[in-house]
Amino acid sequence: MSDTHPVRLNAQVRIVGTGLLGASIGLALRSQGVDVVLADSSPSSVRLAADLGAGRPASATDVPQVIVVCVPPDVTSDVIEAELRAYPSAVVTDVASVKLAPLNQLRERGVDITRYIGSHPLAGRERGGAISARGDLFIGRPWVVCRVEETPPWALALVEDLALDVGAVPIEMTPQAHDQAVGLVSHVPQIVSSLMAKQLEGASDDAVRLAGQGVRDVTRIAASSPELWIQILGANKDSIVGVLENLQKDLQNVTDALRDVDAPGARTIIAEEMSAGNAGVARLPGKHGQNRRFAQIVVLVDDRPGQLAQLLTELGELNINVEDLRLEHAEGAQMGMVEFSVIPEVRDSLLKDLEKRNWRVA
Ligand SMILES: NC(=O)C1=CN([C@@H]2O[C@H](COP(=O)(O)OP(=O)(O)OC[C@H]3O[C@@H](n4cnc5c(N)ncnc54)[C@H](O)[C@@H]3O)[C@@H](O)[C@H]2O)C=CC1
Ligand SMILES: O=C(O)C(=O)Cc1ccc(O)cc1
Repeated sequence: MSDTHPVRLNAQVRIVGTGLLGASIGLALRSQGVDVVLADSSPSSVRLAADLGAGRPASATDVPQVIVVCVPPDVTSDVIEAELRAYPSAVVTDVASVKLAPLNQLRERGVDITRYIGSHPLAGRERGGAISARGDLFIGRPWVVCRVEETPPWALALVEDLALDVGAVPIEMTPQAHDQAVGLVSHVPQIVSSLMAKQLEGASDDAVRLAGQGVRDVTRIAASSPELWIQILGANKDSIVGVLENLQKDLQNVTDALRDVDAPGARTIIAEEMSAGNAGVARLPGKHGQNRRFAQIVVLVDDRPGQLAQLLTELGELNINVEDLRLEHAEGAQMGMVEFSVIPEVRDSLLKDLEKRNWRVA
């Protein structure tokens, strides 16, 4: 990667908080040859992150130019303040999932924030800790950078370089716009996912055995840590409550309509709610940020070595660009299901070609 994209940060980076985010940033920077030093209130967390290759333990002789604070939201502003004081020539950023609360806390304490720029990579995993870290976590993901009026351009450039060096796409936003946006696209979806998963808690084994991809998609992030999320949700309540109230109204509409589904207009209400959902999901950017939906094709493959490679080779021979791909195993069957996306224009001819080549298309 560094052959085509030379590293931008030619400086030492200090990471404070070596859990999922901190260790992932360390791994990504180390893979680019950046000098990374690691600190955490838990010494074993530093040792684990260093063992995994995310950097070396911090020492008294370090001279970091950029400091990335990757600690839980509740303690983020305290750590930023301490780092600004301890390293008077470094630029400090943080990756907390909320941006207004830490900034306001620093301002209230009268901290000079010229060298502080909040940021937030929109990339994560359900499980925390360095053990879950991945160096490729940020590739192609948005990384919001929140400049404020105090921010000098050179400091902004350093934080954007950090984002670019780990493969992310920097996006400038105000802290207010950021918190409003993530309330809708990250924080409320987390609540919806958790609450749907909660409904499964008392379900029978027979019911959960039937679970398919739909319920798995909706509940994937329900495995996230309650300790982290209580902090995020509490710090962004003003953006979240309005979306939850809208959702509540829509749920009530559908519940009332279903309760008396033969009443005049009831089916229309349900259809309108569902088609508003179609319109909403179409707003999500697809691959490369395009707003284009792809056609999905599912091919059944025998569960033996080489089958997936054979399918991909043949798609290459047919000059098909695979936009996305997912492999699932059918429960109890010696068979895999390969679901992939292609541009809609090639779908019909591809289905015919695959059948001609004896692939089983679902
Ligand atoms: N988990 C996710 O998917 C994402 C999390 N974030 C944000 O990243 C930050 C870190 O989250 P994770 O890496 O998931 O958490 P984590 O729990 O994996 O790691 C946090 C680390 O911070 C350390 N720590 C706690 N208090 C500290 C202090 N006062 N001084 C030094 N170290 C301290 C802990 O020992 C731990 O190693 C949070 O602010 C979160 O909002 C941002 C994007 C995604
Ligand atoms: O897994 C996902 O889809 C996420 O949304 C993870 C995530 C969690 C918290 C953040 O602040 C950013 C991203």
